[in-house]
Amino acid sequence: MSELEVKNLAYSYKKRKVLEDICLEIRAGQFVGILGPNGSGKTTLLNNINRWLKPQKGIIFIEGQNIERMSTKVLAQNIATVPQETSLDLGFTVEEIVMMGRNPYLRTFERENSEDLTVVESSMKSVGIWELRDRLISELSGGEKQRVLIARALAQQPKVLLLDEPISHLDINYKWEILELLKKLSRKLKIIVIAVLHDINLASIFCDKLVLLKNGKIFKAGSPHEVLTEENLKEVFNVNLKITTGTYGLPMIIFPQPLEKFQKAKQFHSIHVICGGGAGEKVLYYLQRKGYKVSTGVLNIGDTDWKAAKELGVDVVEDPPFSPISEEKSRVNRFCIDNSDAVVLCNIPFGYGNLKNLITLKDAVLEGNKKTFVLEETSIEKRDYTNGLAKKVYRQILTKAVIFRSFDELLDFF
Ligand SMILES: Nc1ncnc2c1ncn2[C@@H]1O[C@H](COP(=O)(O)OP(=O)(O)OP(=O)(O)O)[C@@H](O)[C@H]1O
Repeated sequence: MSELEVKNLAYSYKKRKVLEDICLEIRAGQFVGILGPNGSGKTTLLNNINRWLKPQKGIIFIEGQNIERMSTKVLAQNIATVPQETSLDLGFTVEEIVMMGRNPYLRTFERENSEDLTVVESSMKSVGIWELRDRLISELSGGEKQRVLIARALAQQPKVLLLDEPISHLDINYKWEILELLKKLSRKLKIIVIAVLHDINLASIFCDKLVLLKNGKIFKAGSPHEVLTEENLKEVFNVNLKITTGTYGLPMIIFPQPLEKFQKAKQFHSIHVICGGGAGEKVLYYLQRKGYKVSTGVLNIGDTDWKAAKELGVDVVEDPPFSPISEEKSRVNRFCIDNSDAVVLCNIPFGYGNLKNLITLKDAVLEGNKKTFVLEETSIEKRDYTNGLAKKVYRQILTKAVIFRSFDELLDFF
């Protein structure tokens, strides 16, 4: 099984440190996406792996062999690169270009033999360009050219295929086609495919593993679920993005609805707050003081937020202390939600005891057109004590909600 290992890689362009402490282990057959902001070091990383650049520190192994010790030919039999920009000689046919991939196997002035022809043919067939073999490269569309470059790289019969932004100039149709093709190739030929990608949603769909770079370091590496969290993306790209579970059960970015789409907060009269354990104290206090008619629930009698609500004179739907939320009180809570102009869900932890509050809100949000605001100061993963049940329901609520990342954002709005 071919394996790639990058150990403690560091690279600087003269004095400019660009990569630091890069460690990666990739198994044969894996399709890996490298993500990160402009200038974070993605291309530099690829160019260290294929030895176009020489790292100041670190070692790269393919199947346990240090690539530094490989001859240029052996290296080219192990790693093939589809670069970001290539000036292809427009006078060549598709077959001639793909045949160039056989150079690492030919001796000087040696002509290609029947094995080379077979490899070239199967490379062209596997990317679906066999019918184009006699066409001039200059006559091809962007997607077809990209396939030719991939076929040329495959003709090298590499163990590792590197691609720098292979889909950035393609339309959505070709993007999909090329990524599907790369995924199939990684599986069928058991090669490692590493691609620099900018489209996070497509990376989530097609890649087995993602490596998220920030300022030349690996910020997070793992499955799309592990890497594509709102927190990670906020930290690395400095944008507030909303992640939802897409059709494929994979994390997908959806762009948050702008607040302007909602009624002005001042037009709300009544607000129902879902809180507990002290997470809602400040929210209840602030909304009440601003003159909104505030209700809250379901809360257990004696809970910190229950006490705050009572002191403030807020209407509370309550259940006995330390008991799970009852069906009866959930129905009352639903009534309060339906009869208020908006709902605020506070940054609370969820256990089996209060999960019903979340489900009631989800039903109200999905069935009605309730204006819903979610205060999310920490990710749901860190607050979910229900083996993922709460997270699932919470994500459904988010599809229709406006998120505030801090209490200050909530204050600005209401
Ligand atoms: N030849 C070079 N000489 C000096 N600095 C360079 C050179 N090439 C790249 N850099 C710098 O190294 C850093 C990383 O560049 P790199 O191209 O690896 O980033 P990237 O993540 O691929 O960016 P992009 O998404 O814009 O393609 C950048 O700050 C860039 O300006």
